[in-house]
Amino acid sequence: MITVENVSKSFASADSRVVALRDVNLAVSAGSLFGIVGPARAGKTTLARCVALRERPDRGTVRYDGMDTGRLVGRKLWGAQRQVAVVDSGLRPERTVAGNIAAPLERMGVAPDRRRNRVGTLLDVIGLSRAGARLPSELTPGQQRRVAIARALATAPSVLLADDPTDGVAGEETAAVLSVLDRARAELGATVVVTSRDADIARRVCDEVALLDRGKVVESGALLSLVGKPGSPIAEALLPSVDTPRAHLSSYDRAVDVVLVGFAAVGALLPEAAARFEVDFTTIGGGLTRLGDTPVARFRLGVAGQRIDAALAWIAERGAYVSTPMYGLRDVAA
Ligand SMILES: Nc1ncnc2c1ncn2[C@@H]1O[C@H](COP(=O)(O)OP(=O)(O)OP(=O)(O)O)[C@@H](O)[C@H]1O
Repeated sequence: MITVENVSKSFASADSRVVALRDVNLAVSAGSLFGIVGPARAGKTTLARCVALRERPDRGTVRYDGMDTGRLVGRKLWGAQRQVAVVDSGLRPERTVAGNIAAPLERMGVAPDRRRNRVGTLLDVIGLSRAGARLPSELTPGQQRRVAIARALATAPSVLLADDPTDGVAGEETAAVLSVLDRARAELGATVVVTSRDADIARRVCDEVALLDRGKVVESGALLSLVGKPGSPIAEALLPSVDTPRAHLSSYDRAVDVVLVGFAAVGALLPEAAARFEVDFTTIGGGLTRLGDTPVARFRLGVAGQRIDAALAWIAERGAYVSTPMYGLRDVAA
């Protein structure tokens, strides 16, 4: 577990100081794929570099499993930094794909047969098993980025930092890059920290996320729990919109917003509640998406029937998040 406690960081600029991080707190679970998202200059890179021990905070503490990394110096600091690999996109053009991935292992003096095995495993993880002998210039930008990630993973770091991993990668290639990060976490056991301006990256691969704005954490936590929080800016950005004109609500006894997480909930909960409590659910807005592999639905529903409260309590007991839209029927009637 990595914890960031009250971290602030500023930089000197031409005539003043730029505050990059203000009193940031967050927790990155071991083995998670953690997304730091937010607009330009929000402080994402600075925060990621503090987490990766590449930048020292002005104030506050970054802990690795409880250990205050700010107290580390010399060999101990270097040892901790070595546990964290930062993806560097610049490949050596004269070396083959396999040679690029093997370079950190060569520097560490790893024996040739062990090197070959490790490179073979990593080529498989990045889906380029047959490209080991090619030169970087023969690859697409997305493939090159996958090689850069493999090189960062070569020495089996416990934490991998990918700063804006899909920058410069064509849309159709982003899925393959993100899938490598996902495999680094799932198969190699690394804790992966990614930054991006594109919150959609969080929807596609992250388990945990922090939304930064102007150096502050707006919201952070496990994605699947944030999506059920009414008013969550992350849920707002990632779930299907439920915006509907007020007038659409007036023909129902009640309007509710419902978030359903997981195959069972998305597929069966509403029809079962409708049958059991003899209520009608009509979808007024929203839809279905996926968070990683998990289907998640957010619907604005018009509900009609005698036993609405019992039906809504029943689906809430089964894990659905039920909330009342900002405007309800009473507003419409008023
Ligand atoms: N080494 C530095 N020297 C001076 N200012 C810096 C430095 N690093 C970051 N900053 C400033 O700190 C603020 C936060 O920058 P940072 O790169 O962390 O944001 P970001 O969210 O990653 O932005 P982007 O999405 O544009 O890359 C910006 O105003 C930036 O100009």
